[in-house]
Amino acid sequence: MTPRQNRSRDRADRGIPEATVARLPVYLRALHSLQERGVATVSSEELAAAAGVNSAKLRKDLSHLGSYGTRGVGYEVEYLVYQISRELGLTQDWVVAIIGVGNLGRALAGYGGFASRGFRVAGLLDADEAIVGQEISGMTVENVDRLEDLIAERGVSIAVIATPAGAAQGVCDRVVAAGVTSVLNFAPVVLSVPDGVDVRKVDLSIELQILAFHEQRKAGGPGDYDRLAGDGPPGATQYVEAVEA
Ligand SMILES: NC(=O)c1ccc[n+]([C@@H]2O[C@H](COP(=O)([O-])OP(=O)(O)OC[C@H]3O[C@@H](n4cnc5c(N)ncnc54)[C@H](O)[C@@H]3O)[C@@H](O)[C@H]2O)c1
Repeated sequence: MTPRQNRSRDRADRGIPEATVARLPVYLRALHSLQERGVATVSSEELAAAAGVNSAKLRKDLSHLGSYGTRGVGYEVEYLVYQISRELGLTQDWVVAIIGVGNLGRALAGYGGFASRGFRVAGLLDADEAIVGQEISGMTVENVDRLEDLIAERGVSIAVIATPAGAAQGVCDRVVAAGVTSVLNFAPVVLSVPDGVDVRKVDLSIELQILAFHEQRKAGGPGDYDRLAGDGPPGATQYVEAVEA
């Protein structure tokens, strides 16, 4: 069993809910920024505010890690960083390969935040002969034909897919067949994977659409339509008038 499988099993055994796991990176980010400011201890209220959750939820989440803080003092920042990092498997280096080195792949390859969080980009692969051989962020782009060999040679455990949508499933099938069980997919397509493979999808346009929904609500859009007195498309001004009336 790989260390990764071991850890997932530990987590399942201790029953940490997935929603808690999803919030741990948010706490970690807040804790890192406290560390940068030289803060040694933090109350649950302060940390909850920095992470944008309520403090009862934060205390419950951290209790799953066996971290309860000290009454009147709060949590020791450095130790909590260690505990969360350990839980997330960030105390060891994870080897990442980026497949598709176009606009997005290049930006990801040059992102310093991976290395500082324990993710080492060990391979950049592309199918375009004009890109293969280029130096990007100190690495040479390799031909995607080498995908399986590179995964085995460098111990890649996370594949980042930044190819066009049409190529993503084929690339995914290959990385999974080569033994990778974690995929971060940027392509706008839903990937099918066998059980035991985790896929996280990043879609900035979905985030923008969610923001657009909230903007519309703030402006008194369709969600508040019933409350509007006037005719025509709802807008911020109409909403204010309707509320004041
Ligand atoms: N998730 C997001 O928020 C987000 C944001 C921007 C772009 N995207 C998506 O990310 C992907 C990349 O976007 P981009 O702007 O970098 O595109 P791009 O065209 O600049 O780059 C894609 C790269 O993939 C390579 N490629 C094509 N087929 C391949 C294969 N089989 N194996 C390896 N490499 C292959 C191409 O040669 C090219 O270099 C697209 O699917 C795009 O829709 C997602």
